[in-house]
Amino acid sequence: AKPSQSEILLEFKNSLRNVTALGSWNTSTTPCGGSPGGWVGVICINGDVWGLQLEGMGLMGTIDMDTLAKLPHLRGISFMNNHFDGAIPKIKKLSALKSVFLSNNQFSGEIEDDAFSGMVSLKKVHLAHNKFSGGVPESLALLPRILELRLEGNHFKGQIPEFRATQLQSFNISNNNLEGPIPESLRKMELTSFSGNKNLCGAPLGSCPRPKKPTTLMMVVVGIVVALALSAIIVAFILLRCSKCQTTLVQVETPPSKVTCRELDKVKLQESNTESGKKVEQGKLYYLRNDENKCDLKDLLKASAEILGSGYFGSSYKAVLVNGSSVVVKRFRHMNNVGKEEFQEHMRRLGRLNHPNLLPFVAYYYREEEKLLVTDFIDNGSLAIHLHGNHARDQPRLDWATRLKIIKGIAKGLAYLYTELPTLIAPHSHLKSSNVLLSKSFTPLLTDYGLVPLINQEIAQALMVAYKSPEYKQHGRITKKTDVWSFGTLILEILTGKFPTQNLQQGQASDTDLASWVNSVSQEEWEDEVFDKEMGGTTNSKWEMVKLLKIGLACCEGDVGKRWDMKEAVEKIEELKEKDSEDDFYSSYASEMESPSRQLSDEPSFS
Ligand SMILES: Nc1ncnc2c1ncn2[C@@H]1O[C@H](COP(=O)(O)OP(=O)(O)OP(=O)(O)O)[C@@H](O)[C@H]1O
Repeated sequence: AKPSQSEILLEFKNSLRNVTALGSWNTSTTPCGGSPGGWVGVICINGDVWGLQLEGMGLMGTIDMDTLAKLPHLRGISFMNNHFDGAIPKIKKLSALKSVFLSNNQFSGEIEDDAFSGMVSLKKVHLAHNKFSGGVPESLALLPRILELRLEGNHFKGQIPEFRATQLQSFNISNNNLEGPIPESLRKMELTSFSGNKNLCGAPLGSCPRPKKPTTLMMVVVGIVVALALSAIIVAFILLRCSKCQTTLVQVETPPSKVTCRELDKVKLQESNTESGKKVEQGKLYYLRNDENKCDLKDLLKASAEILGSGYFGSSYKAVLVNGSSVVVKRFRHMNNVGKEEFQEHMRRLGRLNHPNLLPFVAYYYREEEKLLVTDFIDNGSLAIHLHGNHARDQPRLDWATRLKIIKGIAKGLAYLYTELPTLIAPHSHLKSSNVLLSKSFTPLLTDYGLVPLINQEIAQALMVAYKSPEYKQHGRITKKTDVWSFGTLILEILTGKFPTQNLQQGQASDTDLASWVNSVSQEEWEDEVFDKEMGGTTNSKWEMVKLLKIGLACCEGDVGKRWDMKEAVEKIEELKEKDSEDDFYSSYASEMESPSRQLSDEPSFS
């Protein structure tokens, strides 16, 4: 006789170790329900086991694929944030899987090239933050329906294969040891998807070293690169009409080019009914600001749109409204941490915030499975683009005065968040250069702030910047100083022009952070080695730069007890001189030699 689902899962449990969290897996109940309820982490549809979501349970041992293969309806497995090690399980034995989440374990070794062959339904593969080595398996690049691929934080080496699928929405391969040119199919991805790979090159990173050839040939090559970039932009425009069309594009064979809100909901209802058999709630757009032209926003979902990039939490799109203004719509896929009431209450709270250095939330769209947040589009782009993006010759890099203005603005925005959101331990939680937008006059505008209570916890822990602070890595702790650590890293990024997780020195471990690198260079060499040359600045301003670098380091102090709090960091930044006169130079010089600024030079970590 065929084994029951219960027998199969108990056999599977036998191959695991440290299974305390699976106490409910026993014969007194059935996996899919009954009294007092189903088994923890088992997702069922109509009584069939459809998914296993065993995350953050301290599990170890073997993931027995042969046993799982006996569950005919299994479509998704997640073992994220556990302690599994050794080789990757034989995923393709479950050939009907749609999603595989193995991030944040200690899996290691090479993955065979054909490890994902024949998995035609596979849409989401997360293998991030393990110890995988060897090449990126070719079969991953050939998956016909892949939408999300997360490989960051491993030891993958060699070149990235060319990807077949064009609909990839979320891709990250940062912090590996990859080299060579970024394949054409991935060039539209965010710069941060590739950072921390010392030898990768080509768009969106810097250009690849060109062989020394006569100038005329070089000009031809440049021409081709420009043509390719232009065609990539045109293709992106054609393919990605709007956030909703994107969903439709993926889900139905012949998408309408524009969908109205009502049609959209119909499409989504149908999808959800077929996927889960559950009745889902109709989505709705809620406005957070009274001054908005609501009629225009109502047209949002039928506006044509262009993808700005795919981040950790979803994709962002720029949509042009009927009145000609542009907004950004960010799709969040992992925002089910709280119920609807609580979600709306929190969004209203964020909507009430008002500060010149915060980008306001304009509206949000709520459905159980998906949330959209709407903000104004900021033309001048993000700080990340200005610091690390490819620059036109006539567009100079940020100079010192501008960088100081940006840091002062960020400090003010953070101080405001700390005052207005006192119940949040880390009021921003996701501070990084792509979440700082710059107005035309280079006033910084913080975005993606205050969202941590809404984000699913395991996702927040895996992906949010705050959770990567030393205290989180070592002790799983988030403190009031966690945002300070991110701010410190951002200050160092702005002053050095270096991406925080970039391999900075040959032979150093890939997780060397920016602060450790700056600390490893003696202060006499800071001017030559550490400061971004593009920042310019006079001898006078160098003193202020040194002070600011020390502030950045004080914010990046690994020991939370010794790290400054946000108030102290903001006060020290406010003291920095923006003007560059001789008087300032001498007063600056004097204060560097005397108290109170002496505290800075006396900090042990600076010596
Ligand atoms: N309102 C906006 N105006 C202009 N550009 C924006 C706006 N919001 C986001 N962007 C840019 O769009 C790109 C994608 O943003 P998104 O927030 O989706 O990802 P991210 O910031 O890279 O990562 P994460 O998902 O972790 O926040 C980034 O380059 C970001 O700077």
